[in-house]
Amino acid sequence: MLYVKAPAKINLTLDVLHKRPDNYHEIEMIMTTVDLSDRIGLKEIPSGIQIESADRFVPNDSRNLAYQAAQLLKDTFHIKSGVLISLDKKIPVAAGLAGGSSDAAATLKGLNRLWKLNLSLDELAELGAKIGSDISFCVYGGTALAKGRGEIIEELPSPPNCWVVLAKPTIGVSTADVYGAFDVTKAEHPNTDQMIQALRDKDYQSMCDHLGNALESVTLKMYPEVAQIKEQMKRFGADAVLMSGSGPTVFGLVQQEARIPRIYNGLRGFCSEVYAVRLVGDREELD
Ligand SMILES: C[C@@](CO)(OP(=O)(O)O)[C@H](O)COP(=O)(O)OP(=O)(O)OC[C@H]1O[C@@H](n2ccc(N)nc2=O)[C@H](O)[C@@H]1O
Ligand SMILES: Nc1ncnc2c1ncn2[C@@H]1O[C@H](COP(=O)(O)OP(=O)(O)O)[C@@H](O)[C@H]1O
Repeated sequence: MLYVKAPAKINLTLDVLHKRPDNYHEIEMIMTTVDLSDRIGLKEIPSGIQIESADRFVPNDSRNLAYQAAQLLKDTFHIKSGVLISLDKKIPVAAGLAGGSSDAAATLKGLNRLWKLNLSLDELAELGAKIGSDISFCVYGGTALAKGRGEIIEELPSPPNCWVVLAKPTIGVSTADVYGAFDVTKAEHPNTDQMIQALRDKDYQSMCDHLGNALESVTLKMYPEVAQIKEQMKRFGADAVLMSGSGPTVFGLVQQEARIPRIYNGLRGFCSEVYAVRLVGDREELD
């Protein structure tokens, strides 16, 4: 079995510029990898694609993004043999943390080795974009500005080191529904340039000050519990809080490790999925 790590991401910023003729939205967002990962196992089998996962929310057929990644490589490079993909899920599903996209990216990277395809990261990212908008970023990991519908990636400096507390209410959010309800005339736009400057300066306070997500108010309206989690996280001592992606996961940035137990335990009181992890904002730190 070949094992590959599939880490989650958070959005430090997410701006939606306009709706495109192809029904996607033109976006500009800054994503960074966090140390909460699924583990993907890949084993060659005589034919076909099989998915194994103990998580009942994860599809085990062609709806699975890891399945689609394997199918795309098989079709593109005329691979006869098959693969068993086992998914050890740690990233909450439909959470705004790109779990499925990261599984697909890890499958592309793992099968590139298993099937000796010799593809570059750029080539894998381009293939990944055919399956989903977030997969290109997940192929590279680290910290990046994503443009277009999310597939145009420019590497950025890693954020100043800190803790990230993640809290997910017991709802899953459909990304398509959130983009569908988005109204560009009412949108709040984060300042992407200032966030890039904060990363260049390694300025923790400025990074906190410039967190922003144009989709947040849409999801908050659908699910008021997300706003409650934001409030609680701030009250328990996080330096800055934001919803990740289309939600519903809320993350809090925390510089002082001593503050983590209070925030973590406080949130565990009314939120079943809470994690305290580190940022892994540098591509080189990934395996
Ligand atoms: C919101 C974000 C932020 O990182 O992530 P998540 O919340 O899913 O983690 C992404 O933009 C999500 O990317 P991803 O989940 O890969 O989306 P896709 O599968 O490509 O698209 C799902 C649906 O979302 C909408 N969509 C997606 C991307 C985009 N730029 N504009 C859109 O309008 C479309 O309706 C599309 O049919
Ligand atoms: N490998 C996978 N892991 C989790 N969900 C997956 C996977 N493949 C497909 N899905 C489907 O994709 C949807 C979005 O899941 P996920 O990628 O975890 O969320 P998000 O896009 O919000 O970060 C889920 O509802 C699930 O049915």
